Amino acid sequence: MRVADLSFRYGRREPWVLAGVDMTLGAGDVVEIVGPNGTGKSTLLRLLAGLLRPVRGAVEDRPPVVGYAPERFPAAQPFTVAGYLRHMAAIRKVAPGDVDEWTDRLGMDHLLGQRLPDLSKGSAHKVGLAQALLCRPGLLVLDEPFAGLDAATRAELPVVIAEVSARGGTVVVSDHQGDLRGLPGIRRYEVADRSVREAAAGTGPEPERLAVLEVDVPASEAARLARRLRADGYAVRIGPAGLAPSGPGSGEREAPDLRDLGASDVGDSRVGPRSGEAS
Ligand SMILES: Nc1ncnc2c1ncn2[C@@H]1O[C@H](COP(=O)(O)OP(=O)(O)OP(=O)(O)O)[C@@H](O)[C@H]1O
Repeated sequence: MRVADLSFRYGRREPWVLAGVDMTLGAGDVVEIVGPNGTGKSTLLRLLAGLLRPVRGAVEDRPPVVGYAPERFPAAQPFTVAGYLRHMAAIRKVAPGDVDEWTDRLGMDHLLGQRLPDLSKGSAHKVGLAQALLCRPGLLVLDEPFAGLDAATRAELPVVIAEVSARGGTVVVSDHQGDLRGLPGIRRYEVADRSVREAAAGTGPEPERLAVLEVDVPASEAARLARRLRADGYAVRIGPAGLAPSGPGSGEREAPDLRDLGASDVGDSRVGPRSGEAS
C-alpha cells in the first residue's frame, strides 16, 4: 500500500492539515503514528482507512478488507452490544460465531446485553475494537486503541496486532501511551508541520541492558504466556520447570511434556533476552 503525494484539508478555507505525504506500508508491517496533539494523526488514519478522501494525491493498493477503530466509538446508536456486533458481522459477511471469539478475547462477554448508549467509555471503546477485528482485516487501523482499556485487554491487544501482522495484514496504530514500543520490527512515522516522516530504524532511546528472568508457570498456561511476552518484544524459550538455582520447591516438580506446552523452541529452559547476552 502506498501514500503518494497526499495533501488534505477539511475545507477550501481551512488550513492544510497534511501536505505532500509519501508513505509505503508493506504486508505484515506494524506502523506506529506519533506526533503532538492536533498535528493530524487521526486525520492521517482516516485517510489510510479510506474514510476521508485526499484533496490531492492518492492512497494506492489499499487492501480490500479494512478494519478501523476510531479514537471515540460513536455509542449513540439504537443497538445492544450483541445486536450491533451481529449487525456488523452480517455487513462484513462474517459468520456470527466469529463475534464470540472477539467478545471473549476482549473481555466483553458481560456487556453483550447492554445498550450501546449506556456503555462506559472503556466498554464502548472495546466495541469499536471488536467490530474492527471481526472482519479479519488486510489493513487494520487503530486510533489510540489502548486509551481507557483495562489491564487484561491492554495485554491482549499487542498479541492480536502481532497475529494480524503474522498473517500478512498491515497494522497502523496511533499510540500515545507507547504500549507497542517493544513490538519487534515496528516502524514509526512522525506527523509534524503537515508532513509525515519515518523515524530511522535504530533511533529512539538506547537499548537497556538485558537480564534473564526465570518464571515457573503452570504447564497449561505456558504457550499462552509465551505468546504474550513475545508480542511484547521479549525473547522467550520454554522448558521444564525446576531449574531455578534456589527457592522453595524448585527442582521438586515433575517436568511437563514439552509437546504439551506447545513449545516450538524447547531445549533451553530460560525466559530471557533477545540476544542471549545475559547480565
Ligand atoms: N472534522 C473536522 N473538521 C475540521 N477540522 C478538523 C476536523 N477534524 C480535525 N480537524 C482539525 O485537523 C487538525 C488535525 O486534527 P487531528 O484530530 O487529525 O489531530 P491528532 O494529531 O489526531 O490530534 P490528537 O493527538 O489530539 O488526537 C486539527 O487542527 C483539528 O482541529
